[in-house]
Amino acid sequence: MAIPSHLTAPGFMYTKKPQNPIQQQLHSPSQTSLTLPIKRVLRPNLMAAFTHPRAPSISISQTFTKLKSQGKVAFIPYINAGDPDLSTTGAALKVLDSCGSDVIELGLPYSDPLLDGPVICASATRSLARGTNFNKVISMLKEVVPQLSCPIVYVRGLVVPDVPFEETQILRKEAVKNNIELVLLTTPATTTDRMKDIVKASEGFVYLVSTVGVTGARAHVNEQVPSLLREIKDATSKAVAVGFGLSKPEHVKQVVVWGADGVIVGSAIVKVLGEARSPLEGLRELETLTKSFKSALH
Ligand SMILES: O=P(O)(O)OC[C@@H](O)[C@@H](O)c1c[nH]c2ccccc12
Repeated sequence: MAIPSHLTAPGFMYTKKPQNPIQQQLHSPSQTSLTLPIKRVLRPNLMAAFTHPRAPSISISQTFTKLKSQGKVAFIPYINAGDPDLSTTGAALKVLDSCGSDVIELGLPYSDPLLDGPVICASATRSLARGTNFNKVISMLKEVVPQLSCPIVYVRGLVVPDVPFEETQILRKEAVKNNIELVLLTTPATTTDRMKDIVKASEGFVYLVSTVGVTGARAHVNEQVPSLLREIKDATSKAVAVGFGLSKPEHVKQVVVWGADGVIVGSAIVKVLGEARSPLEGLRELETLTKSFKSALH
């Protein structure tokens, strides 16, 4: 299937003032070094969420509220920046956007990922080998964000999985100051008391890791997910998105039936994009796959 031609059309001009340093970097061509809201991004998975640049910027949590009021479940694809290259990442963001993604999770490739399985690790290795770094990703986003139309503007959230909950304080303080929502994760191995603390502190949504282990496709969704979802929903009214191991439309459907407010698909998408014979073929497969996940949601 062809990539829609409007995806390559020139973007819109920004009319809003940026609200956080990442946004500032996106707006200011003269700025060469990025003043990050935090000195060091420990596990820099950026949750990048975008909207039409002329529309008011809404946060990730507001996106979930809006979707909930429409009886919809959020589709959250994950891709790795720079695999197979940054211009393909830019094109992939546009494809994901045009296929109706609600939030896009953009991973910054990292040399020592603790939670990533073979597909995402291999993708990060390819990306790093091509010289992807934070500033290059930001330059790409500066160009691409104005061309996107999904409901959230700019880089609005962070998933930093390597930071233990007890040590998220400093990060959270900086994130709050800079209008960035810090999404926290809970897993089947998390005790109920700890889960309660995590969901209380999580912003944007609560990330329910469906299974113990690393990211990557699995044959079935863990049967514990419905009871984990129930426990979390007893503890909070915040939106809960389920990720890890969802690689087929059936998985997505299943998780929706179990009551998730959002579904996150990473490795299955990273695989088609990074392992295709050519970037164009990868983008075409991405479009087909994204549409199949989206239609499974309704
Ligand atoms: O790849 P999967 O199994 O579909 O899972 C989503 C996941 O990739 C994405 O959310 C993610 C990529 N790297 C992470 C590290 C930690 C937590 C989450 C992630």
